Amino acid sequence: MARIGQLTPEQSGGVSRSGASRERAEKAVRTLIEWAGEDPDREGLVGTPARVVRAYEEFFAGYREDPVELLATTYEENSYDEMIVLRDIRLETHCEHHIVPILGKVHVGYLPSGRVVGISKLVRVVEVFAKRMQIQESLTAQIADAIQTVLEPKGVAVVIEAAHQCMTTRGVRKPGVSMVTSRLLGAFREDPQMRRDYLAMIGQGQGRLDSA
Ligand SMILES: Nc1nc2c(ncn2[C@@H]2O[C@H](COP(=O)(O)OP(=O)(O)OP(=O)(O)O)[C@@H](O)[C@H]2O)c(=O)[nH]1
Ligand SMILES: [Zn+2]
Repeated sequence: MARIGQLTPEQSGGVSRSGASRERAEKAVRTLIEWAGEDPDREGLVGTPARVVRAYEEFFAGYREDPVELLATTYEENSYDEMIVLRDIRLETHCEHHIVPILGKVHVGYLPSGRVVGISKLVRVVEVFAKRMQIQESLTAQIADAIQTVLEPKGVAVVIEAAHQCMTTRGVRKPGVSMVTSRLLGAFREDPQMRRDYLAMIGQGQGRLDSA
């Protein structure tokens, strides 16, 4: 079954959604190489513009996928009414300010309301939004809101802990700092015990996020 927006670059004529051609993208990378002080025609760099564009295709594949479709297959489940938590989902995304990696972990929980979703689909939803240019706050909100909108559970909780390479490898250069964001909806927002149980489950139970 074809999913909306899952066109390969070949299917879409090698032209991205914005209309910028692959050729223009490669030229832009060549310009950056020159600007940095290198010779783009030297042997080691001659294939680099094409490689960078291919890498960007991977990094930003999330613009061509639809998270709603990913979550469309659900199963009726009335015998289980406790929270479901996927913790420590590896996060790799790119900061929209500097286009450098943000690396970390995502924890996703929800309280089902008669329907559950295949757990891999929750990971796929994280991936779709992560493969876009992001700030951590929007990424956190987008994941939670997509699950809430499609699955309509009693509650959703998303916590992200991540290190921003724009802060570790440049700028203020502070390794070891991580940013923690959370989006708690429904029962996780309204019920303090539910929130505590969730935070304990993901290993944030020392009160650090208790008042988030
Ligand atoms: N809130 C938020 N800020 C982010 C995120 N990723 C990067 N930033 C910040 O975005 C800001 C951009 O600030 P600017 O002053 O425009 O850019 P800059 O001169 O490169 O800033 P410095 O990083 O301080 O050198 C910086 O403070 C970054 O630390 C994010 O996910 N969320
Ligand atoms: Zn940044």
